[in-house]
Amino acid sequence: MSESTTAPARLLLASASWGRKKVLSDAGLAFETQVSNVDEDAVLAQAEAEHGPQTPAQTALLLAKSKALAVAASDHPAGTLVLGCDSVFELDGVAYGKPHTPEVARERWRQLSGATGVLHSGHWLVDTADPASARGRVSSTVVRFHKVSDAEIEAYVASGEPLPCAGAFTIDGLAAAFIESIEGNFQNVVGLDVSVLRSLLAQAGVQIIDLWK
Ligand SMILES: Nc1nc2c(ncn2[C@H]2C[C@H](O)[C@@H](COP(=O)(O)OP(=O)(O)OP(=O)(O)O)O2)c(=O)[nH]1
Repeated sequence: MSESTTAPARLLLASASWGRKKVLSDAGLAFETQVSNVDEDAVLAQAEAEHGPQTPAQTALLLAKSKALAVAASDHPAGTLVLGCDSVFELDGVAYGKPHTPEVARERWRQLSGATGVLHSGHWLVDTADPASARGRVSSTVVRFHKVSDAEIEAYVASGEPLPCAGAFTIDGLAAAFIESIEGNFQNVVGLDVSVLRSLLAQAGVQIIDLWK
């Protein structure tokens, strides 16, 4: 009987986020990337039409799943595991994504000053050898902000940093100056909780130590 050969695990990050790539790289993981180009608004609109309003955490997991499945649908070498992620910031029960414009970022920071919110990052892992076994988890981190001055808000908005970021802030960038404390995983605020990835890999029969560079 021929020995069954198991292809080595290969991690494919379905994300364009430089922050997520840095988290995986800093955690010593070997990985490749393929952007999903999922239409997040369309995915959300369909989910809400079919299942009603989604909570911020449900939104993050749904979009992470959509990104992972979109990338997993193309051809991949044996052993490929596709990880999709999505981050949503929740403030007073309302979900916020990227501000995109200075006007929205300014308004968002007027709300963030002195406030406490939750950054939810959805994680979805697809084993391309067994897509039906896909699974996911949300990691949530409480973020408390200092009160910030109008001059600080104007300078931060002018930096451009908040515009492409869920919640209009980065914890590992200029906005670090405005964050008083967090409760939960730090990297999760950047967009990827490596301990959640470890758990999802284990469920797929892969040890994270096997992915260390
Ligand atoms: N470096 C850094 N990035 C952050 C932080 N908070 C949010 N972000 C960024 C990471 C993601 O690029 C973006 C969240 O948007 P998404 O989850 O939709 O990911 P994005 O569209 O950037 O890429 P993807 O959809 O995964 O291809 O916000 C932070 O604290 N640090």
